[in-house]
Amino acid sequence: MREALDGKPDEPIRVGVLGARGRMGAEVCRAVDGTDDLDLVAAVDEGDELSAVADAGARVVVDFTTPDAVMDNLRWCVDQGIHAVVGTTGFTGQRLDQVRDWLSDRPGVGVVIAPNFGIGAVLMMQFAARAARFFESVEIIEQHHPRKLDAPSGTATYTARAIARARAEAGLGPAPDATKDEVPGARGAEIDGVRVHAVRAAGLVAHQEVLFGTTGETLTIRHDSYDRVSFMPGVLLAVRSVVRRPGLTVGLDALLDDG
Ligand SMILES: NC(=O)c1ccc[n+]([C@@H]2O[C@H](COP(=O)([O-])OP(=O)(O)OC[C@H]3O[C@@H](n4cnc5c(N)ncnc54)[C@H](O)[C@@H]3O)[C@@H](O)[C@H]2O)c1
Ligand SMILES: O=C(O)C1=N[C@H](C(=O)O)CCC1
Repeated sequence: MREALDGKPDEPIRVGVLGARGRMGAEVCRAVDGTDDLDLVAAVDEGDELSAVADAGARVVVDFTTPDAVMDNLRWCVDQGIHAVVGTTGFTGQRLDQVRDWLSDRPGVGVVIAPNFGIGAVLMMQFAARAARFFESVEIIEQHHPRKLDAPSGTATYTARAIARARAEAGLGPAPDATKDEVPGARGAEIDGVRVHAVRAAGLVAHQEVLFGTTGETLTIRHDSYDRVSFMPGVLLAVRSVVRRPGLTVGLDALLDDG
């Protein structure tokens, strides 16, 4: 137990994990167990009762489930007044607005939703947004393990939107491209005007390249997660931060800037 500034010991934060038997959920359980300021009090997976989390007195829930399950879980957490850290993907603008709406009735509750908890991945996205205005061409290539359910990845979608915003602010038009798709999909998907290519292969974990081009030069910004432990410092930072961060926080950027 750590000591607060007033000399009294801080109570550990009681944490419940949803998706606890999954690849990420299991890693989060291990990471929380390995700290002395967080207590793992509930580990819930499909088929278990969510009420176990409230019964155990969890103050923060960490959700790594599926895009189909996450909204119901989040609604339940907000209704219960439990803070939430969400790594599950599938968050459209509409979904984020829905969460903001729920939170408006629960002013003390915090929710952090991040498409990628890897510190290197957060920096990769920031660097890409910074580079965006200097290059006429940009394409994103995301690469993941073949058991991933969604494409493109949440990280690629988030990156594409940030790049598109930066390009629009700089007054850049569409990237030059005279190619006609001979086979539908050959040029990838398009998110806010940015081409995104999703690769799935055994042996991969989570990887992304952002390729920029302009006259006579290219710039490649790349991040690789080789192991899911890479996400844990970001998840633990979010768990510790969310209790003093009411409302919705999207992405880890603000949390890293806090300290
Ligand atoms: N934000 C990040 O840094 C990050 C990193 C890795 C994965 N992800 C995302 O996290 C999610 C999970 O990824 P994964 O690789 O761990 O998947 P996974 O399939 O290994 O795990 C998901 C788990 O959720 C469980 N589940 C499904 N519905 C549930 C429900 N209603 N309540 C409780 N548990 C439920 C499943 O049984 C499974 O055990 C995906 O959306 C993935 O894209 C995000
Ligand atoms: O393994 C996954 O699934 C991952 N999903 C996230 C995404 O969609 O961006 C982050 C990286 C791992």
